[in-house]
Amino acid sequence: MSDDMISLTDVGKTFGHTRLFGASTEFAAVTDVSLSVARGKTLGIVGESGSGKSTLLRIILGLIPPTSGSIVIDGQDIVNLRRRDEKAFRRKVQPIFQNPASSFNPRQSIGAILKAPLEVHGIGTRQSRRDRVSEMLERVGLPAEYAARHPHQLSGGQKQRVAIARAVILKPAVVLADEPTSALDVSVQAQVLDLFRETREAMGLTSIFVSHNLAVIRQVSDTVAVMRLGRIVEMGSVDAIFANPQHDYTRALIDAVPDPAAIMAQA
Ligand SMILES: Nc1ncnc2c1ncn2[C@@H]1O[C@H](COP(=O)(O)OP(=O)(O)OP(=O)(O)O)[C@@H](O)[C@H]1O
Repeated sequence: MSDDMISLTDVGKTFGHTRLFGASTEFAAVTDVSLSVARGKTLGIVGESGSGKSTLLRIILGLIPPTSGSIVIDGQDIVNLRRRDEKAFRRKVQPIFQNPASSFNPRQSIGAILKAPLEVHGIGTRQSRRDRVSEMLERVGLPAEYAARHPHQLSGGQKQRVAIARAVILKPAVVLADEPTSALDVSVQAQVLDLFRETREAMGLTSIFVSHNLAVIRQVSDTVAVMRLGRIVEMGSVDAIFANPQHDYTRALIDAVPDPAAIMAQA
């Protein structure tokens, strides 16, 4: 068994843009990306808006096909996934997005939202599903009674806790998070990042965490990939990147990170 849970080789994605008067051009959102994430580790992908982070994550989630390259997750080629393997893949690899409210049905209770993945995958009995929902709510620091509430009755931070619970309720191997805390206040953001780290450690998850904020990436990652204009310009351990950035762009990102003492004062 390979030590790597996730392995990408020369992944590229071009989008066709149709311009005024019908002329079309191709735009490379992701170019020649190769990276790997060891089992149980977290890779942070940082880069400014438009650098291709979300596109890359959506490719790894199997939501959009790459134009080129290969992606192997837990030994399985996911670009050419056979139909019968798709359901198992969906169970193994779970997303957490920036705005959980947009993926929650406002008419459903939190309990129903959390139970849905178990039902879709035919896991457990009614009672055991209910127990698992209570267990997950407690794991993310919410009282079990919150199962009866609806999304609009929860704060942004609480909704993001529910999103984490929903992502891990199927006991996935991989969690892919796209800016999960960027819509939250700084103090709430710190709590949710702590929860993300604890959950990942407790469940032995492998993860990729995408953010434009290097301070956030530093809190949750083992290794960091810096993306610019669709390419990875630098990759290494968190300590190495911060202590000895090689690329001007990485240096600029580090210079833009506020002083942690100032963040604490704000929080
Ligand atoms: N479906 C699409 N069709 C055409 N172009 C797209 C599509 N999706 C993304 N792009 C383009 O690809 C580039 C990378 O976008 P992407 O969303 O991956 O960047 P990002 O780093 O995640 O930025 P942000 O943090 O703002 O989400 C952008 O220029 C975007 O306009």
